[in-house]
Amino acid sequence: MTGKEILTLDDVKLLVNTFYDKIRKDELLGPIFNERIQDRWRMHLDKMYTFWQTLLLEEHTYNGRPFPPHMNMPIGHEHFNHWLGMFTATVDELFTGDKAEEAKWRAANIAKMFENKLNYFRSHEGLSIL
Ligand code: HEM
Repeated sequence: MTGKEILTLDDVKLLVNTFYDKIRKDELLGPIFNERIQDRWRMHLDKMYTFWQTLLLEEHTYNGRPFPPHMNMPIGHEHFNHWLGMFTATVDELFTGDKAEEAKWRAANIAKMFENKLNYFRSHEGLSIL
């Protein structure tokens, strides 16, 4: 499908909303997200707009720490692969161009880094991430 470029905050919101709509209904990842987020989806989506706005539009609205909340989740290679497959498919379904490519590239790198960090901390029990 021929999409448009990711240029504005509204584009970022469309990407994030479409992705998490799918995530919430996904058999593998839906229960993990819903269990953790419960009734805080509005807050999560608002935070994810700022995360991707900061990465893709260079408008620095996110100043959190992305990794720590993932520390104690029951996730591994299969989950990250699936997350990335869904993210990539959502970008391709809606967008084209440089920022769309960058979004997929950054997502893949961060997913890999999260997975590596989780593996590291799991094999070095007792280490603090702080
Ligand atoms: C299987 C993979 C993943 C799962 C199950 C997952 C799940 C979650 C959940 C449930 C939260 C909300 C935590 C809370 O508010 O208590 C969260 C936060 C977040 N996730 Fe993920 N995530 C995954 C992968 C990723 C990846 C690959 C990225 C980046 C590309 C990412 C970026 C973030 C960010 C930025 C936050 C907000 C952190 C903050 O509080 O500042 N996640 N994730």
